[in-house]
Amino acid sequence: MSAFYHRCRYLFLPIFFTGLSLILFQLSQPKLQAWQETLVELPYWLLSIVTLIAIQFNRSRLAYLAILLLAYYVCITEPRLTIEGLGQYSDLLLLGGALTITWFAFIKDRGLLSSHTLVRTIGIILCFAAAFGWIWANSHYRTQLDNFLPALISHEIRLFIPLYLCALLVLLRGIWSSNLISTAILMTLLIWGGHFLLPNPLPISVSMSALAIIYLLTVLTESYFLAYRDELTGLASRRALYNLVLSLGQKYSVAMLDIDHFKKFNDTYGHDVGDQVLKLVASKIAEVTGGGKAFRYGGEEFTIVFSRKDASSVLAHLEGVRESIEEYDIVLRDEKRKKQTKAKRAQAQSKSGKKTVSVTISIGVADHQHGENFDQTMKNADLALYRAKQKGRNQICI
Ligand SMILES: Nc1nc2c(ncn2[C@@H]2O[C@H](COP(=O)(O)OP(=O)(O)OP(=O)(O)O)[C@@H](O)[C@H]2O)c(=O)[nH]1
Repeated sequence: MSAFYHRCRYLFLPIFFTGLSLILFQLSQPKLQAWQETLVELPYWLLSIVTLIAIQFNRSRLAYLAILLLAYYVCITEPRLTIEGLGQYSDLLLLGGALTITWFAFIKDRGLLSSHTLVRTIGIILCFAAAFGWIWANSHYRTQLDNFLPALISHEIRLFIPLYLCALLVLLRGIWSSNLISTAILMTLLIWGGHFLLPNPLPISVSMSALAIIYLLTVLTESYFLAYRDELTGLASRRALYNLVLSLGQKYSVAMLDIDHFKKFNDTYGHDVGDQVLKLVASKIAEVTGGGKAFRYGGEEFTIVFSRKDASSVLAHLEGVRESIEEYDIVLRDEKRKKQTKAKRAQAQSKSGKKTVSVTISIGVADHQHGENFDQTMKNADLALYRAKQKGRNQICI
């Protein structure tokens, strides 16, 4: 369920909101006539700004796409070059663009001006060359293909086969990687295809502005996550904790949580298994009830902050976290498993049974006292944690 929720957040929700905004825009178009001139200017500004920001944040794929879209927009808004005026070239642009966007979905972000620039430029040229080859082959062998293939697969359908494949590939990539950049690339492809194929398309100025805004939000949100999320566990980071401190009132309590004997665990099972366990423990800590906000403080230490609650009133919620971790049988992923076939995996599992481990945590909790700063309260929670360790671990001390 949580994996589905994760995918919804990063893939389906942005697509849903973009689609909804574009439909709403379409409906309110008559009222926006007065803004026509501004709307036409908007993509120049937005795409240029987003290019600079994407370069600054090392999101080179979005920077490249923004530059290509800007170049296209400059050409298409030339009075002599309307989409109708593109004539035979519109298929080439559609397919070449779709192949380029798809290629961008599968490569990594690299510096915009680096040794990769040449590879990217050649890649874009090859995408357009492939599109040209496809269109040429389809028209050159049209009669043969018409005779050979069922009537159902008409010339138009054949021509756009690469587009359908691109859409499928980029969609699968988006589902698989489940991050905002993949979603932004998928939306670029949808809007690009829609611009050429839909009978009543949105004005190009609107779709280009929409894409620029999507890129901008993507870059900013990704950067926010980089700064405030812990990469391994996905929990909020220590930096986010100190951000929250700024908004805390006088009444709050802080809990410090630490995995017991984690060094021994690492020594027995290895650092990779240790990482797996950290992630799973973090997922249990994130489920804390009572309004607690969970953070990875560092290493195998976590912090939970309960705003407007004193220590005695949060004990039951912390006990819930401690118990859920104690009772959690963590199934270890066998690294060799990936290389085995499904049948072999099933056989190995039934022979050996699943390999499970369990860990416990100790917790120290302290109230914020009048006149104390956050660090002093944290220190008191740390001292309480030390007492919990001294008393034999797997317990809470106040
Ligand atoms: N796998 C993994 N281990 C980590 C990570 N961060 C810290 N550790 C390990 O966590 C261990 C912490 O050990 P100690 O602070 O000595 O404490 P402990 O073994 O948990 O013992 P007690 O806290 O006294 O119960 C060290 O071995 C660190 O290498 C991480 O991100 N991944």
